Amino acid sequence: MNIIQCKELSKSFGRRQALQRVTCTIDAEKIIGIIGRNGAGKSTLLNIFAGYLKPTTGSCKVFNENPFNNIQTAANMIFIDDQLSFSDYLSLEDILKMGADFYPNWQNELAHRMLDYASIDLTAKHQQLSKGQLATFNLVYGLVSRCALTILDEPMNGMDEAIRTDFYRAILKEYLAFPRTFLITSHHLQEMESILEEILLIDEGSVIAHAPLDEFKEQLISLHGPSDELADLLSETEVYAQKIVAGMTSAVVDASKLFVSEEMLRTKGIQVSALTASEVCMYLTTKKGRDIDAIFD
Ligand SMILES: Nc1ncnc2c1ncn2[C@@H]1O[C@H](COP(=O)(O)OP(=O)(O)OP(=O)(O)O)[C@@H](O)[C@H]1O
Repeated sequence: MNIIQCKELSKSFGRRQALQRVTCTIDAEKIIGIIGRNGAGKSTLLNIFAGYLKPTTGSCKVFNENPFNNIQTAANMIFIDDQLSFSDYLSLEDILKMGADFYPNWQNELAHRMLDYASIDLTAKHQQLSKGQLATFNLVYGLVSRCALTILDEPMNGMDEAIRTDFYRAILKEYLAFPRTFLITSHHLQEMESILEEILLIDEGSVIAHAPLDEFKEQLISLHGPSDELADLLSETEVYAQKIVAGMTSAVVDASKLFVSEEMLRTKGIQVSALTASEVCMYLTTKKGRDIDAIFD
């Protein structure tokens, strides 16, 4: 069952095109990483899913309805980002009580336990929290609401590494205890990889890949071997990066266009190695010929 369908969805802000003809479906009960470079269009897409923004053209359906300003879809989802704010008059404890009144699956005791673990004082006000504490509180708020669609836009921003590690586990534990759909954006893909089932990669407003994690990682492979043995092979496939040192070539290539078995490669002295999802994202979204050093030459 899918809970989000987008068809030819585009969004412009004046002359700036943030999303271009995005077509995708999001399945229920999956943890999906929405990945892309800065300005790729991730937050814009998530804001459309959450019903805060209207597409310029194309359609978006969430739980089979247009989510824009739709109370029905809003009741089944939660959107957590660093803009989330609450009244200055409320303590964190009051905010939790309000959450309990609003969300039918709310887990108040779990919220208290998680916030106690993170040493966050519930008598404090939301705007008195440090950047990392704020992110932690907001994430806990998102987790304990147990909404069918939980959207987390950069939920770990400002958290230190130890608490980030703990809360990736907390997301996974919560998902296992109460399966629902998580859409998570993060620039820390390497840290998050272990909890993701799928990756949706956005580049310059377009979805350029959407696949289960393993399939996504297998798109590209790294080859290392004698340059003369690799030259012909590289001319037949798409090369994403290449380095030649002392007659040896290292290259990252499109695995689907490489029609040679790993065994054959090994007999030619070519080593094959897998990439991490984070590396695959980087290579798929790096503009060819870009070189930071060239700026300083
Ligand atoms: N309200 C807005 N007005 C004008 N342009 C906007 C607005 N919101 C987003 N944009 C533009 O749309 C593009 C996509 O922005 P978006 O915030 O969706 O990117 P992102 O992938 O979430 O980036 P980041 O990883 O840096 O948060 C950017 O070029 C941005 O400048």
